[in-house]
Amino acid sequence: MDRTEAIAPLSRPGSAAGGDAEPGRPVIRLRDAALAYGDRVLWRGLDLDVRPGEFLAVLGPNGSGKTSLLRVILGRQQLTAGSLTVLGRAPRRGGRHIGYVPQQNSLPAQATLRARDLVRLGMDGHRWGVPASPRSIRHRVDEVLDSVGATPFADVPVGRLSGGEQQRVRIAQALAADPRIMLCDEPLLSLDPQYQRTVTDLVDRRRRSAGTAVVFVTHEINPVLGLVDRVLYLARGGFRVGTADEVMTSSTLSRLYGTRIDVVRARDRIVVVGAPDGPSEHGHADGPNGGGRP
Ligand SMILES: Nc1ncnc2c1ncn2[C@@H]1O[C@H](COP(=O)(O)OP(=O)(O)OP(=O)(O)O)[C@@H](O)[C@H]1O
Repeated sequence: MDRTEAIAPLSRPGSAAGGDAEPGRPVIRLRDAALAYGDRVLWRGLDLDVRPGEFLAVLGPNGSGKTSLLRVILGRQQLTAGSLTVLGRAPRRGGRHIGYVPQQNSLPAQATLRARDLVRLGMDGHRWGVPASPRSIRHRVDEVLDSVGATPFADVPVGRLSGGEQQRVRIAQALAADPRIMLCDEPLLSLDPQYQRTVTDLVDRRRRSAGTAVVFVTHEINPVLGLVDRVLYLARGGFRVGTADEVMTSSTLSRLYGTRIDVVRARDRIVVVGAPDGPSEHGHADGPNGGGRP
C-alpha cells in the first residue's frame, strides 16, 4: 500500500476544524508570549506564526523551555503573558487535530496494551465522522499502523517492543488524531540513525501529504536539517527564530548564549562548539539578545 495515501487525512487543512478556514493562515500564533515559573523566565517576547505544512525545529539547552512550549500549545500550561491561538482558538486540553508525540520514556515491560489499542485510543469518534462504525475504526487503525510500518507488531504488548518500535507506535498514536499540528518532543532520543531516519520520514511525509504543521523539539539539528523550514532556538530567557542558515551561526548563538560559540559547517552537518547544555539562567531576556525577535 502507498503509505502516503494511507495517512491522508479525512479533513484537509482549513476545512472543518473551526474558525480558521482561510488557507495558509497560521495554525499556531504566539504574540509577545512569555512563560515564567516564579521569577524564572523561560522565554518572553515570543512572536511566532507556524503555518500549515511548516516544519519548525525547536532547539535549546536543557531546561530552556522547549517541552513547556509544547505544553502551552497543548493547553496544559498557561502563558505568563501574551497571547496564543491554536487552530484559530484559545488552546485547550484535549483540543482536536493535534497529534502529540511525548518525550520518550520506555513503556513498562509489563504493559499489556498492544499497538493497535494505543492507536485506537488516539482516535475519537468525531475525528472520523459520526457515527464511526467499529469496522471503519478498525480499518482506520490498520491504515495508521501500516503507515508507520507497525503492522508486524500491531498485536504484541507494547512493553515488549524495542525503543524504535515503541517510537513508531507513539507516532501512529499521534497520527490517529488526524492531526493538523504535530507536536513532537525529542522523538529521536536514543534511536539509532536508521530509526531516526524512519521517524523523521514519517513526520515529513505526513506534513507533505496533509499540510500538517510540525513543531519538532530536538537537541540535534542534523537529523532534520534537510527538512526544517525554520528553527526556534531558546536559551537564557531569549530566543532566535529564522531559517537554519540564519539561526545556526556563530554570531547568533554567541549573542543568544552570551558567550563564545563556534558553529562549524562540515559538509551537510552543523557542529556547535561551546554551547553550555545546562538549565537556562534566570530572566536574561534583557541581555545582549534582548528577547530575540525574529
Ligand atoms: N510546572 C513547573 N513548575 C515549575 N518549574 C517547572 C515546571 N515545569 C517545568 N519546570 C522547569 O522549567 C524548566 C524548563 O523545563 P522544560 O521541560 O520546558 O525544558 P526543556 O527545554 O524541554 O528541557 P530538556 O531539554 O531537559 O527536556 C526546567 O528547569 C523545569 O524544571
